[in-house]
Amino acid sequence: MATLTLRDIRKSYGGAAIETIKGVNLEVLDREFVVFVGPSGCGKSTLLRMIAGLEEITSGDLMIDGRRVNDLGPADRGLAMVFQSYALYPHMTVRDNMGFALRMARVPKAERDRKVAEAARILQLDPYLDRTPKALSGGQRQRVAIGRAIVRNPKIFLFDEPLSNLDAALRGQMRIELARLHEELRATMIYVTHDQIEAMTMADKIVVLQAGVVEQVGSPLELYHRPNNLFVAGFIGSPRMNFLQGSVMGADSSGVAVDLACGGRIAVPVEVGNLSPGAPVTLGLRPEALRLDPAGPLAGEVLLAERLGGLTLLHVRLSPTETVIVQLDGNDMTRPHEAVRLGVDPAGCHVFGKDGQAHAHLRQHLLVA
Ligand SMILES: Nc1ncnc2c1ncn2[C@@H]1O[C@H](COP(=O)(O)OP(=O)(O)OP(=O)(O)O)[C@@H](O)[C@H]1O
Repeated sequence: MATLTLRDIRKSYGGAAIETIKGVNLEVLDREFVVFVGPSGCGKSTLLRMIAGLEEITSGDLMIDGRRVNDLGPADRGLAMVFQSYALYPHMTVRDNMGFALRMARVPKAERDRKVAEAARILQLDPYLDRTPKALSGGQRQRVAIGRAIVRNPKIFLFDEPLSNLDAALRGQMRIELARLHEELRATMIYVTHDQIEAMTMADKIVVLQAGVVEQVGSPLELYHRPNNLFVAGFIGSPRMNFLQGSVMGADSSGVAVDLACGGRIAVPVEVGNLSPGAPVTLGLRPEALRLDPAGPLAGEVLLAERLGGLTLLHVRLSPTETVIVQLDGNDMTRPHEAVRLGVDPAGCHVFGKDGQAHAHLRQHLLVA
């Protein structure tokens, strides 16, 4: 059992007036896989390091299993952290690297060996136990670093961008391994990354951070289908959401009709809120919500067709300043310079007010539990 609660956690460095973490509230449930994601400098590593006890908490409460742990040292919090730089001892074997913390804690050899053997089994490291780190690949080294955490049997695992030194193929493979590890260990895990694909594929719960503030917390599909604001909408999803400027033509209980600056009118079934005719809005369109349709409301010229095999991404210029990406299946043969019209699926459209906040969809059938 391991739950974690953050209550109004704040951080400023060196008594500076500028806060790096500006009041974070969060509940992490037992056995949950929570991913902190956000652009470089948003404060995700700082937050993780405060949880680990490596960074002092300026104010707020950090609770583990209901107990305030702000003043406990890292070793007394029942956590284990895995870093981006594997930080292995180069002259020690894999077996000794994994057992090192236990040896320091004077755990008897038989128990140490049993724990190392169990971690090696889980991580499929058995064939490498007698090698030193320099005779391992990057992925194997990262598995040893994870093994060092596993043997300590922590209540909570903390991962700080553990895959960012690996190439794309290996990252994909390690994502699957970490998800499997989470299943097998049934542990609470907190994982930091700037890569929204890692967040989407591994998380039970994603925490999107920007400039020290939590922008939204939710499951991957919740964030994808119901982003709270422009930042989350643009950050989650690849290729990213298209944004078009427009103004409200009409608004009633069925939704909002938007006149776009690039030409065309689109009705979206969202709550009207404070929008009245003439109000400036941003329309967000997921690439898969657009399709080629001779009767569609948007008109433009194809700039580029990215053919990825199974799918094709068409870059379509709608006006001198606005281009959208349209996701089509791989059989599409549209060529650059063609004039096209685009149809729109309102379920993949979002309306953001001048303040950047999303207007909630009226039809909440959207794929989200
Ligand atoms: N020791 C420090 N003293 C002063 N400012 C710091 C210190 N450590 C971090 N910061 C600042 O705090 C902010 C958050 O840094 P942090 O490393 O947590 O960001 P991050 O989201 O993890 O970024 P990245 O993905 O680049 O690692 C940054 O603006 C950084 O410059």
